[in-house]
Amino acid sequence: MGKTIEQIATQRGHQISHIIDVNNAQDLQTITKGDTDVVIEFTQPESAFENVKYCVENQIPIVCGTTGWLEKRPTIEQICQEKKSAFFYASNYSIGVNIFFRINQILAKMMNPYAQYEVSIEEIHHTEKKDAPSGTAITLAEGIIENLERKKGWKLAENTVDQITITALREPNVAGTHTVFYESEIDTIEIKHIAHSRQGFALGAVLAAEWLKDKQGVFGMNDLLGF
Ligand SMILES: NC(=O)C1=CN([C@@H]2O[C@H](COP(=O)(O)OP(=O)(O)OC[C@H]3O[C@@H](n4cnc5c(N)ncnc54)[C@H](OP(=O)(O)O)[C@@H]3O)[C@@H](O)[C@H]2O)C=CC1
Ligand SMILES: O=C(O)C1=N[C@H](C(=O)O)C[C@H](O)C1
Repeated sequence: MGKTIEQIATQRGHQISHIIDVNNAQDLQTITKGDTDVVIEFTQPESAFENVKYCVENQIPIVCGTTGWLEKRPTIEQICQEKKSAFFYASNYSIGVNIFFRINQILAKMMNPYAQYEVSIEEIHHTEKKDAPSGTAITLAEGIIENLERKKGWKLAENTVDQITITALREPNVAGTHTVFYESEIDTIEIKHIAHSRQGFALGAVLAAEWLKDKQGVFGMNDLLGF
């Protein structure tokens, strides 16, 4: 993601002030509010919290796309509000997926009277992906839980009556495919989003950074897209 974001940001006329990876991770702490407009953070679950925390504590606007660390998100949001910083998070920055999230919520609400349909989610990603299920699959599950009364949670395993099963598959060179199934004995309804490359994720993150630059608060894709 770092390389694709660099390419798109440069094409859009931005200057990259720092490139930080695992070999120079400590250099994040040399970034100050004055020398960088926005930090874009796509790393790994083990490092995202500390990276985001440094930025919100030091009032450096930050756009984060790292998945798999969100149990600590409330702490970040609290620091962000206390310090009057700017924090933008999305499990998926692609515009298409954010439209898909909305369709998923509407479909879940429609399925309330039809208990004969069992809902499940499948995500497929490249074999290098470190977390499972994907952040996008979790957002889809949350969208169903908020709207479909018979489901109270999700799990990465077999269906139980009130949990949504998420199946995570890993295959070479898959940018990200997410499917929501409603299956009955009679038929199956499915909605699917297929990312053909990582361009959509990277472009969305750069658009979020442009949008966030002079703002304060906690934001997500619904704020950027006006959904
Ligand atoms: N929200 C969204 O739209 C999307 C989110 N993602 C998420 O983004 C994350 C990154 O994905 P991806 O780019 O494929 O992963 P990669 O493993 O390809 O890249 C991660 C990068 O983070 C660097 N890194 C690792 N640890 C640290 C650290 N402690 N400090 C600074 N840099 C570090 C790595 O450095 P090095 O190269 O030296 O190892 C590498 O450059 C994942 O959580 C993924 O799920 C991915 C796509 C879209
Ligand atoms: O790791 C990835 O590649 C992706 N991660 C995000 C996720 O976990 O949902 C977004 C996208 O699916 C690609």
